[in-house]
Amino acid sequence: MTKVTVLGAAGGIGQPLSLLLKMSPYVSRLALYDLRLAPGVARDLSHINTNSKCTGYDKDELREALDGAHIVVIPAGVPRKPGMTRDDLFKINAGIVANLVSATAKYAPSARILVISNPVNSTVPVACETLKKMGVFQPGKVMGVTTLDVVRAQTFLSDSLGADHYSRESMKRHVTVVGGHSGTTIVPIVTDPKLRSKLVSRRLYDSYIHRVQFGGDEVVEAKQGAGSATLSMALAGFQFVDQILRSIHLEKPDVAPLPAFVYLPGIEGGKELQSKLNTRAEYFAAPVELLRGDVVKIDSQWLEKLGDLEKKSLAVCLGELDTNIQKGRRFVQSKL
Ligand SMILES: NC(=O)C1=CN([C@@H]2O[C@H](COP(=O)(O)OP(=O)(O)OC[C@H]3O[C@@H](n4cnc5c(N)ncnc54)[C@H](O)[C@@H]3O)[C@@H](O)[C@H]2O)C=CC1
Ligand SMILES: O=C([O-])CC(=O)C(=O)O
Repeated sequence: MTKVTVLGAAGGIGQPLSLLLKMSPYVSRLALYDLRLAPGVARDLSHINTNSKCTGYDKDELREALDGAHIVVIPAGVPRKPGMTRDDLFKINAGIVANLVSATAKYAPSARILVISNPVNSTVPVACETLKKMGVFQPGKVMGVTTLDVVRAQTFLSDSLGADHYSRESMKRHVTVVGGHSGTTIVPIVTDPKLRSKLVSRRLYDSYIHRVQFGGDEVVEAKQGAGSATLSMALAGFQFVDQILRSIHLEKPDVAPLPAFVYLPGIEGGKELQSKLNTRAEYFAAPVELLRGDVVKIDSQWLEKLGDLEKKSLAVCLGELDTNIQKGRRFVQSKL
């Protein structure tokens, strides 16, 4: 019996993500909450002939939506328009995330909280600081979702090398993404040295890294003001939730461990990683080990496999990341 609640379920990401969750055999209750339209979306999904029960909740029914949830996914908030950075969304989305996370702590205290709302580099610190302030912070239960960067890193690697010889599917075990989730804080790591040297010898490495880092902008521009990535994000978000669900249900993951943006000092291997990176940034995305749906360990093996360009990208990432993190922390600390 596993209940998943989606907060922001009627939005561009929320709807397709809820559809994918309705198809999951690991979900028995699916609760959809939004300020508008969630009961309609839920009624629509409830006609699908899979076993889970799907219910929608209106604006004033947040408590009911969250009650007993094991996983809470948060894609609530505003998306970018052309010309905006993710950081431009902070003013609105930080408040939304803080409110939804504090309600989750009250009504679903043991839920894993998965933050999709941007800017992830700051909204995850907002979520964690909010929980710390309430005295209920459990570091292994709060995760920023950065899976879309991994999905893009795999797709674009295949595109760069030539999809005829290097299929997208075959890229799945050869690349991961660490750092944060915006621009130069996104650091793709090609873990297979043969593939990396192919990119370098063909002088494709810089353009590859750039495309992964700014893949979100590609979609924002192409949608011409109608929002940012929704369908690829729904798929990526689902892949991440699926890993948590499989872990809760003691099933093996079907993909390599995915990264998540987490609070390092609270997780095994986190402080070590911080010291190896020589950074004061307390939040970082790297592949995580799960136990019963919680993050129990952060991987730093990828550090030993870095090429020169990746080392350079990582240094740039760390310079920027902490500024984003401090912005999120200050937002919560400045509130009485
Ligand atoms: N982590 C990642 O990789 C990605 C993150 N995003 C972010 O996800 C967020 C959502 O994007 P879209 O779904 O495209 O936006 P959208 O505008 O289509 O949907 C957002 C939904 O959130 C709802 N909402 C707003 N405030 C709420 C509240 N207090 N409680 C409940 N629901 C609330 C809105 O009513 C709307 O239905 C944006 O911040 C976007 O930047 C987008 C793509 C990738
Ligand atoms: O670019 C955006 O604003 C949405 C996002 O995070 C992404 O597509 O990676």
